[in-house]
Amino acid sequence: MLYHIRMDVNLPPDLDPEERADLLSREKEYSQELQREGKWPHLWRIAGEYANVSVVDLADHDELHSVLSGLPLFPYMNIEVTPLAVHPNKIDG
Ligand SMILES: O=C(O)CC1=CCC(=O)O1
Repeated sequence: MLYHIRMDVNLPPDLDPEERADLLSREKEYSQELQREGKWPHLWRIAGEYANVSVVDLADHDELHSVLSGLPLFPYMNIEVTPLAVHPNKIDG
């Protein structure tokens, strides 16, 4: 199943710099592993914002929740999920 996701990151300005660096490093490792597995085919920065739009390809809502709640930045993000269905006018290929 495909899901369109918007993630807005809201890190506290007074977050300890070492903790911030560790969080960002773990976020990168976590998302890049999912990208290598083909589960996170699109990850785009929204220009001018500390936010991204993504498309993930996961088995079901339970895997989606597991992936999102496992993000190291999960406690610091607002996340909006839009499930995607096939458009009837889409040509194959
Ligand atoms: O948009 C961000 O910086 C947060 C994020 C989600 C996955 C990732 O690698 O970074």
